Amino acid sequence: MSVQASHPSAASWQPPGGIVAVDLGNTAAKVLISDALAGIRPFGSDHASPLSRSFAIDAGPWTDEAIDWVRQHASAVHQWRLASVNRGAASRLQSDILKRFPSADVVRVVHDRVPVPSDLAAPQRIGIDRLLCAFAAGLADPGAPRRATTLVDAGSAVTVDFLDDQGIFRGGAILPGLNLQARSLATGTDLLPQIDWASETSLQSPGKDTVAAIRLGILSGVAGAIDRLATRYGTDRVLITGGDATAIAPHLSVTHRVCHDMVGVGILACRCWSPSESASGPTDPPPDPADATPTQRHC
Ligand SMILES: Nc1ncnc2c1ncn2[C@@H]1O[C@H](COP(=O)(O)OP(=O)(O)OP(=O)(O)O)[C@@H](O)[C@H]1O
Ligand SMILES: CC(C)(CO)[C@@H](O)C(=O)NCCC(=O)O
Ligand SMILES: [K+]
Repeated sequence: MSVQASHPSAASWQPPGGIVAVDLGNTAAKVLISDALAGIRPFGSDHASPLSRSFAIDAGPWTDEAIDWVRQHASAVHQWRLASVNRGAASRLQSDILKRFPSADVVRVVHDRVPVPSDLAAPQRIGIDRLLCAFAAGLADPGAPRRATTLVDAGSAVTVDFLDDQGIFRGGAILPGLNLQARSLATGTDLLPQIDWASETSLQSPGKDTVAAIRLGILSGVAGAIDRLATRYGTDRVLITGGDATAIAPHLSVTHRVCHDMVGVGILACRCWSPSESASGPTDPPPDPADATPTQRHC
């Protein structure tokens, strides 16, 4: 492990100005405007209202919608930071930003920029979203940047990761998310319907009809896995984020906290880039952060 753990501290951290963080997953692109976090504590109760929005990655013009939304809500954009586990979506967004704003500063958040050490077999292969969540965990409690934590990111996939009390990422578990599980039941069987998670929030136990039984089965499976893994990891803090965090949280037995936009906040908290760096990421060796003088690029 050559990287030193240097998780940001909630006591001193201020978001950089004029940055747009984009967390590109397999289902949605989550866009967070840094200025919206100025003066509020990430993941505190006031974080419920930051300027962030989720855009479904589908066949529609989601990149234009996301860019338009940023133009409407950000007074000045100095840099777009794209962190992605979806290569096609990231390339498309990057090229659409540059088509509309040829001088925009668009950078990719790559592993080298996120100083979270790990003991994984192949650290470069881990999803950047998992690493960014771990990095952002340092901001969850003032005065306690390093605390053994179970990190849950509930999206297309649900990841349940273990960050130890030295800030080292120890690995984790990956399971299919709520929608993927529901879709696999609907497409893999004759009689099971596609369920709609949004239509119903309460859970019937035992389920008295097919839809109630599917909902109970999937939610119990995911919540049960999180409870079991948090106990197995032996952490005293469980943080949950992602598009399905609020759907899953009420069904957890373990004490937990919903933290919105953990990946986006992680993107804002990681090291600044110098404007000369290319969109494909830093070259070797990485520049000294003291040299980074952001240019004023407006879009
Ligand atoms: N605007 C939206 N578009 C799509 N999904 C949304 C939206 N708002 C909430 N959701 C919910 O969020 C879930 C996707 O979560 P999230 O965006 O965190 O996943 P993801 O980051 O794309 O997944 P992964 O990182 O695992 O590939 C969907 O399954 C859906 O239930
Ligand atoms: C597991 C997901 C899909 C969660 O978004 C993502 O982090 C990913 O594609 N990861 C790559 C493999 C890994 O993290 O081990
Ligand atoms: K994610």
